[in-house]
Amino acid sequence: MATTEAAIEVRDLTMAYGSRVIQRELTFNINRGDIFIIMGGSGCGKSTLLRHLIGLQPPAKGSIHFGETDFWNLPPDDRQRFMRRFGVLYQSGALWSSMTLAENIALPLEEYTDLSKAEIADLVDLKLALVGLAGFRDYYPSEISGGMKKRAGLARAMALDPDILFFDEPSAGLDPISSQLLDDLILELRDSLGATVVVVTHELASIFAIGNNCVFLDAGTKTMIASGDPKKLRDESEDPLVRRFLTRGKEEVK
Ligand SMILES: Nc1ncnc2c1ncn2[C@@H]1O[C@H](COP(=O)(O)OP(=O)(O)OP(=O)(O)O)[C@@H](O)[C@H]1O
Repeated sequence: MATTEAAIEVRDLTMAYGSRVIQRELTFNINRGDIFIIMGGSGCGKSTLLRHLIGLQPPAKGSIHFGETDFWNLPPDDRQRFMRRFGVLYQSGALWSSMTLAENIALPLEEYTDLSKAEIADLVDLKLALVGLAGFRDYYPSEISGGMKKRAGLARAMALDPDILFFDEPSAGLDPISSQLLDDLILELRDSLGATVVVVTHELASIFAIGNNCVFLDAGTKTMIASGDPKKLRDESEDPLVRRFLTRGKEEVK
């Protein structure tokens, strides 16, 4: 809860493409061990915020701290190195189709570590087992289901033992059962690895199943209009937009 140490501190963040401001003055904390949801309507800037957090787009104004580190003030090389602590799962899973699952997961280990081939093979098997894909090391992405692809992407995102896992719309394109399995896996990994998890999603079932903290971005006002525990916001938020989003219009807006 509020007493936990912040893993990420976002302060006065303004995000823009050229002169076009997308969101301004975002200020919130993501605590260690949170499953933190970035939510809001279409086009409000969720993916843009994620890009700022993972080092792909610099702030127009404001700062992002990871612990004591002022991320966007690091020299570019240091920032690149710092980014190895992040595991990112993109919407598509982003696996190389010409490589087996094992080869996909080995890739970051070959690039960023000095481990031997045998050590890498062991780690790959461990990561595949963690996501419930033991025995699938020699399969190609085209030979497995959408849910399995996401899990393989997750195994790859975890290859370098990240402190923070980022997910962009993890349930996109999944049926409800696969989506729920992925949610269960995210919870399990957070608990067993003690990772901090940041998720862009508008799947209500996921938001309530896994999220304990969130920020709600509004495209109209171009700023955050709520933050905190999504269940609490659903039940107690004074803001009709937030309540309507979190009840999917089932509740009348007063
Ligand atoms: N590379 C870009 N250049 C200029 N404008 C962009 C760029 N990427 C996104 N935008 C604009 O920024 C705004 C926010 O986009 P973003 O993709 O972050 O929203 P989102 O909340 O993730 O949307 P969705 O839920 O529809 O995926 C949109 O108006 C979009 O058109």
